[in-house]
Amino acid sequence: MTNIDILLKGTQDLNLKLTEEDKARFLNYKELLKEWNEKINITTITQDSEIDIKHFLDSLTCLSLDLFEGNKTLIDIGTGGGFPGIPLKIMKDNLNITLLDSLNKRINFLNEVIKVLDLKGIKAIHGRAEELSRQTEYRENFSIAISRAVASLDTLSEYCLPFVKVGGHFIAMKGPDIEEELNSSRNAIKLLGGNVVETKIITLPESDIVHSLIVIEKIRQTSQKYPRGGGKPRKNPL
Ligand SMILES: C[S@@+](CC[C@H](N)C(=O)[O-])C[C@H]1O[C@@H](n2cnc3c(N)ncnc32)[C@H](O)[C@@H]1O
Repeated sequence: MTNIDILLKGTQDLNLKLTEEDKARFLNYKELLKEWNEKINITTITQDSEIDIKHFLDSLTCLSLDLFEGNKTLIDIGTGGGFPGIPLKIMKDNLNITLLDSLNKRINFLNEVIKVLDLKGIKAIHGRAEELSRQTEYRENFSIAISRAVASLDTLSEYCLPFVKVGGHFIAMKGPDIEEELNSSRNAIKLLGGNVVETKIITLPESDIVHSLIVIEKIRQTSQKYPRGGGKPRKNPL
């Protein structure tokens, strides 16, 4: 098998079709990820098949949601090595994407990926979610905020919902057991102007790994009180 075969099979399972340009981009991305990972810590997932399944295909499972048509703006909060934002950009050119991370060395890596893959309509910015969403340029300015592996849902809601326009959505990419996390986050989601509209359980293609997508609609503006400063969203979730 070449080192992209799992991705090719998995995208078929997800009903996605990769063009030659998409394939070349995923291959280049994987090579850059492995190369940079030797210098700076980006991911513990380094085997080809694992990168395909746990990074690329996992990111692409979001496209099974009915939210990605038309010209949408999306912010990926705590994107790390670019997940899910870069795979989404490769497959959906109509998305205008902002990748956000608090570690600058990861932003340097993402800028290199954007340049080498020649991606347009995507930028990587360095900052903390809870500070950036206070700036007018970013506050309630995105159709979609998405995040994977960053914080528990209550904390994550305070990081993400202030970025979303009323009528837009916050997608939390989570593991298999979400009931308890969802229940303990209901208050935070409500206070921040959100409403859970869908939870989708997904088995990742070419594996038996089960993940969930929690979709929260922004139904009201977020009060200016949020997000709180001083590390409160993490230390003392709503
Ligand atoms: C475990 S990594 C996950 C990266 C990527 N989303 C993934 O799933 O592979 C968490 C990332 O979130 C970033 N992060 C944590 N807290 C943040 C915050 N408050 N604002 C912005 N980025 C944050 C970290 O720097 C790190 O790169």
